[in-house]
Amino acid sequence: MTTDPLDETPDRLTLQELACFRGDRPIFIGLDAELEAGHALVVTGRNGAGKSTLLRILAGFVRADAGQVLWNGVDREDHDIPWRERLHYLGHRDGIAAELAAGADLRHWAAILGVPRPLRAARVAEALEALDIPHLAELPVRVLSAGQRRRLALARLLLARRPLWVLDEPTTALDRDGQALVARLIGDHLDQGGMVVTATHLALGLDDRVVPLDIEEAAP
Ligand SMILES: Nc1ncnc2c1ncn2[C@@H]1O[C@H](COP(=O)(O)OP(=O)(O)OP(=O)(O)O)[C@@H](O)[C@H]1O
Repeated sequence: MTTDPLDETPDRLTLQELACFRGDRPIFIGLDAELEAGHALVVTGRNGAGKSTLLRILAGFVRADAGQVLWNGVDREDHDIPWRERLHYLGHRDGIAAELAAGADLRHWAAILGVPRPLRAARVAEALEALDIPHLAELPVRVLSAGQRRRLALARLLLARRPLWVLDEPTTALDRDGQALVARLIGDHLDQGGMVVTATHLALGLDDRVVPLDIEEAAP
């Protein structure tokens, strides 16, 4: 029987000497960071510093040109599929099917995320409730405002429990309540032993659970 090397509770994420080039141009070189369960790595830096690129490397959409990303010492490059199955990635694009109703979009995601069919309706209802958008369930996504769409995208995080959340500017387009909600969702996820890597300039109010990573200082 083969065992999945990522089956252990993931409690340590290590970025080791990561480098990324676009053409001949280095975006960052020699980037190191360490994150433990229950903590959030908050990536900051000027526009174009490479925050989204770093998050996309973690999620497995972009290859690093050098260095490693390790989870409990396991290299993500060697375990691409199990790695992806243990994270939620939320990028700038919401990944929402415009013609579906909001609730149907989430049901679609629940299927993609492997939620067993009999549990999907309840999970979707809970996620809509948590993001304070149950009244949008029957509306086509194309008529939603930018902030409502963002809330719908964030609701995906709650459909299936995954230990690592990779969130690129998760509060874009959100009002103050929405921003507070994101901080609370992240706090709850950390309370449950999860990990978060996020590019955000929002003060999360998570104090000692935040590990700051200024990408320009870390890899000038
Ligand atoms: N597919 C690509 N091909 C070429 N260059 C790219 C590509 N994707 C990103 N870049 C470049 O890499 C650099 C880093 O981009 P990235 O989106 O990671 O920055 P960022 O820190 O997230 O910026 P922002 O704060 O504006 O969102 C930028 O100069 C960008 O133009």
